Amino acid sequence: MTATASPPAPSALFTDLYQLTMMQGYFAYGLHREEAVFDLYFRRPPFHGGFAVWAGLEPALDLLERLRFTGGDLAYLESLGLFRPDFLTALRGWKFTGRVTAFREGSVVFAHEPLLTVTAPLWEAQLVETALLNTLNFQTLVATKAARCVLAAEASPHGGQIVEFGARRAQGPNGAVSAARAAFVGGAVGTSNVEAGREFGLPLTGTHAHAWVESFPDELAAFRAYAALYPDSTTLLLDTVDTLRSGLPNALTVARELRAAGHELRGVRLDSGDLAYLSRRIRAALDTAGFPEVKIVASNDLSESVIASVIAEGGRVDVYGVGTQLATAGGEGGGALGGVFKLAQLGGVPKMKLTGDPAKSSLPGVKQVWRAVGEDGEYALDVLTLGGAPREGERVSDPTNPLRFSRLPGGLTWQNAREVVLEGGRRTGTPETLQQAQARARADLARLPEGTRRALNPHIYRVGLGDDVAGLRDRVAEALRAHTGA
Ligand SMILES: Nc1ncnc2c1ncn2[C@@H]1O[C@H](COP(=O)(O)OP(=O)(O)OP(=O)(O)O)[C@@H](O)[C@H]1O
Ligand SMILES: O=P(O)(O)OC[C@H]1O[C@H](OP(=O)(O)OP(=O)(O)O)[C@H](O)[C@@H]1O
Ligand SMILES: O=C(O)c1cccnc1
Repeated sequence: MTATASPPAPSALFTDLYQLTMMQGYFAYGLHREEAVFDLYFRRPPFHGGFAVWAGLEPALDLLERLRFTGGDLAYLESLGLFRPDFLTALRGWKFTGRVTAFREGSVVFAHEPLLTVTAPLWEAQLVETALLNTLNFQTLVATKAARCVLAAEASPHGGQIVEFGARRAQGPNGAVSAARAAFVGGAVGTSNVEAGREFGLPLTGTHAHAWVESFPDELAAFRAYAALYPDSTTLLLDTVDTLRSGLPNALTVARELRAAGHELRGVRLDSGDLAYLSRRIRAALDTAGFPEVKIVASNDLSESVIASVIAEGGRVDVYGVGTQLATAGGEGGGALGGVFKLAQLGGVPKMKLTGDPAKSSLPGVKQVWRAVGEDGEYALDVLTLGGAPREGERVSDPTNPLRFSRLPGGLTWQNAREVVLEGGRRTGTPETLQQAQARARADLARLPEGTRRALNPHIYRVGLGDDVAGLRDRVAEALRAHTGA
């Protein structure tokens, strides 16, 4: 089945109260139709990693296309006693009419580059900040975690796949469904979450639990009963009694019985103990018994580092079922992605937030993101400009430290990294499928310098400011300081 890309649109009230109070203010002071440009970006990749996998774009576009205030929404806002009748009346026909320029879903992206730019009347852009950040921060975070697990699994000489098992531990039902979607973008091949399967056409996958074994007189009876129901898709959980002494011999018995009846056991699952040691022992036993095609699935608090450790010890796991750590994007540097949405221009005038911390100041102006491809086809660096592609010899500076700069070498091909994906409030093309997004993530990850993909202390991929962006930032900052005397 082709995976579809979007869930049902959330309500226009899925926003922070201050967006609505500001909207009313823009309306009252006649600013609401001023053309605003907002950039969405993050300042640090998650998990102390070197990259992020951009996910959630199609649901975000869906939201922008479909967002309306219903009669019920307006009645609730009226009941708050904060909003004037003329403003509420104006919201009646409100819709998003702007433009969105963004990386395509699944792209590998980096800190400080605008991932998505909204150009729209000020009150429209302001309202959608919360929902856009919610959707894109979370899905990008989980897609990145999935990609880290996939990279770890694929480091095995025998290969390895990731499936998502996290619904029981995710942050609420919506979190679980979005996480399953994002995990697929990041490279997971399936999910156990049936609702996500229905909503997005994701491939469903699953084994059975310990309760199944405990519900029969003995383990062999339980294995036989499951295999009789699902003769072509049975994966048996081996550790309810004892993985090597009971689960393995019983699974071999059932594998032989299935084969005699014209079927094949699909797999076995390990859910405790040393997964490297057990998977090696079980692989050897299955191979010796004539079942080299039976897959070994492993689960139990897996993460990219556990997967790497299992592989480093010669483990023979074919499929890793990753639950809690994937759906909650856990681990060091995980938990949340700190993407922000900052005003870059209003009514044609560049805007910026200065603040005391240079790493937190925003970049004014309407920027383009250019990605350099080296002669070997690898991505080399990304550069922000106010227009065309960067030039050989041009000075590019570190976005957080103007004292760090370099000159662009030759031999690079420049790609405009983003596209206009929404114009006049409507998508510019048909929504992409999740398979397209997943394929893009895979292809992009393959083009990253190897050190940037590393899970631990990665090489930092360079994002630089072209001379024009740095110059504009310095001029706007200077004007702000002069104005305030700071
Ligand atoms: N070879 C390995 N290298 C690194 N970590 C591993 C390895 N094998 C298993 N682990 C991880 O070690 C952790 C604890 O495993 P342990 O064997 O103690 O679990 P357990 O005894 O089965 O616990 P429980 O049954 O409560 O889940 C799990 O997170 C598991 O994924
Ligand atoms: O990555 P995880 O979060 O471990 O997700 C998957 C786990 O979920 C199930 O067990 P569950 O955790 O419900 O019970 P268990 O700890 O007794 O195995 C399953 O057997 C896995 O161990
Ligand atoms: O199908 C499974 O094996 C499964 C599903 C969810 C959580 N743990 C395991």
